[in-house]
Amino acid sequence: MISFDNVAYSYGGGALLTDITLDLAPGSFHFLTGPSGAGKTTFLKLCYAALTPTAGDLRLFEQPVTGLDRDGVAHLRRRIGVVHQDCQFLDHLSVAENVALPLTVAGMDGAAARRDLDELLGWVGLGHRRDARPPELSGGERQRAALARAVIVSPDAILADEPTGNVDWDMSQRLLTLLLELNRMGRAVMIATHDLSLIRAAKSQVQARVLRIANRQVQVAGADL
Ligand SMILES: Nc1ncnc2c1ncn2[C@@H]1O[C@H](COP(=O)(O)OP(=O)(O)OP(=O)(O)O)[C@@H](O)[C@H]1O
Repeated sequence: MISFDNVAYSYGGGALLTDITLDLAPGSFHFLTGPSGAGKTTFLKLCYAALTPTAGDLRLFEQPVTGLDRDGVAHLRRRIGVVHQDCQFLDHLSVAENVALPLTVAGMDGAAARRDLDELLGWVGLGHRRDARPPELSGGERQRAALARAVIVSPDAILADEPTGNVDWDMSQRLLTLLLELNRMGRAVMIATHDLSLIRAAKSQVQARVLRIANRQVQVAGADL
């Protein structure tokens, strides 16, 4: 589904990431870890074609990213939902309007989609906050709204960048539970996180592969985590 063959990425200086050869399969569950500044966000951006490799071959759903035009990238964004580190809401819109934005962008905002929106807000526990503005939300509410927005167009994969960064343990468990449920429904999930206790908590519930960025390479971590 997401297939790296000898991929490297550089922002202009030396290579930040090199020699990445990996396959992320449909329905798989991955954690991505590594020290701050190692390149986790950069790796996720490669996975959803916000960046293109500076070397090597990267294929998303069998398509080489280097050949994608704007329509190709737009189509791809409907298949890969992203929970950004800083959530990126439009503060003048309500929570419901923010969550529904990908539907509007995709021209899918009919009556059935509106019902899905209500169901989704209920699922993440934000039905009662649908008319609030993003600045009024707590950290955990923001993350759950961002997750709802990432999944509203039913993507095949969900990439979450530090989704539990600013929340307490109970809330991080609740977010993890939502991501595990999405995985059980068949979606591939990747979570970038510093939080090793979150990884340990998940490992008893799902067969997760842990990727670790070290020495500019993305490698499958051993069972010692
Ligand atoms: N647009 C950019 N232009 C130049 N350098 C960048 C850019 N974005 C990120 N970098 C640099 O690339 C390196 C990796 O950044 P990245 O955000 O991918 O790391 P990270 O592992 O996600 O870090 P953190 O855990 O702190 O979020 C950092 O040194 C960062 O300063």
